[in-house]
Amino acid sequence: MFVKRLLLEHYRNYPHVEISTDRNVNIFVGPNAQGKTNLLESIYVLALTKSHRTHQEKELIQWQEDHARLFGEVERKYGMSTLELSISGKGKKAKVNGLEQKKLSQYVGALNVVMFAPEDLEIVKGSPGIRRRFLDMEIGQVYPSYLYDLTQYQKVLVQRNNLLKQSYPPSAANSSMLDVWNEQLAAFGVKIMKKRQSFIKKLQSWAEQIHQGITNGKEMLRVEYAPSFADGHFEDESVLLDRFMIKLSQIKEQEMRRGVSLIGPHRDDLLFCINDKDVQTYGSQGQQRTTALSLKLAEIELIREEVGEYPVLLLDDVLSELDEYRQTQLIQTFQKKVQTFITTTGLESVHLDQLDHAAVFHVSSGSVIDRS
Ligand SMILES: Nc1ncnc2c1ncn2[C@@H]1O[C@H](COP(=O)(O)OP(=O)(O)OP(=O)(O)O)[C@@H](O)[C@H]1O
Repeated sequence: MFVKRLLLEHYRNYPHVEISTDRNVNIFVGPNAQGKTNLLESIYVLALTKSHRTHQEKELIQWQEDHARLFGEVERKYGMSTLELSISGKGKKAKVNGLEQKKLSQYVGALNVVMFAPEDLEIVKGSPGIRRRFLDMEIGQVYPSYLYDLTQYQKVLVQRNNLLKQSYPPSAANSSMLDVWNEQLAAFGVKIMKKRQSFIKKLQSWAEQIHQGITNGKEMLRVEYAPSFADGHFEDESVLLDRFMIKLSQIKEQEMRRGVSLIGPHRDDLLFCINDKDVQTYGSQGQQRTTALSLKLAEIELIREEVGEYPVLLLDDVLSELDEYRQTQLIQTFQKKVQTFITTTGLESVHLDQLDHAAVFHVSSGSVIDRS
């Protein structure tokens, strides 16, 4: 799939910008703080309705303005479509082909993207919350029903935590209310866990192959699901549901005392091992970076497998950080198959000789000049 045209209004430092893109490689070049990442971020937001670098949506709106508008023309195997996202203090409105989508889960998936940015190292190095966010964003864009289950789960979680906060010392009324929430927490929780398990299994199989290629067969990468209870190899949904309910009853006292939900997908994690050693604890900076790269390349293949088309690839300032061998691996992966957007402060750090054709856009304080 390709983004053919991108139009932004009052987005970050862009009052108005319109770009006709290349089907193959697009390079945004310019000094620091001119708006290169903002452009990549806008494509990500257009696809997923959320930014990869902030939870605060008002940051996306240009200062002094009250709304931002993102518009994109997307070409897919089976035709063209338009995507439109408006962001204001009142929330977001999303349209596909001019029709407003009541649920964002109906909108997400119309455009698939994979972003690789310096902060992706945090998926390997950072806290479990970062890995859960990565899982949620990526699974959600391939299986939209996941977003529905996740929203329902989060609603139950909030209510359940509110109840737990008022549950000490325990009373019979609170205890039976908690039983009602337990059933709902476990029902949505199990759906999320099953989807996470199957997504991670597919991701693992691609990431292992890709990582072997990048490291010349020297390193074996394993990506493992680490749920908050049970191990990641559960099979049957009903067995898992029973285990969830049993575990909840075992920790009931403890949860009431602490006033917080202690198990469930909101406490899950993802583990990365190279040659059976935990990358987060024992991996070198280079191994952690290569793990993040393998993960992103695996995602591209996984999306193609599931959706039937390659996603759009967004590379934010990462080429200069890779040595020539890894840069070649990356460029060969996307060349001709995947529409790619690259940001860089200087063209000398991109091995343009390896590219058949690239459109170059010069970015300077919120304006873009096409020099291809
Ligand atoms: N909501 C906003 N309204 C107006 N300007 C904004 C807003 N948010 C960020 N900016 C401006 O956008 C610029 C940063 O843009 P961006 O992050 O895209 O930089 P960049 O070109 O990628 O730079 P670098 O090479 O350093 O990563 C800064 O000048 C910042 O002040």
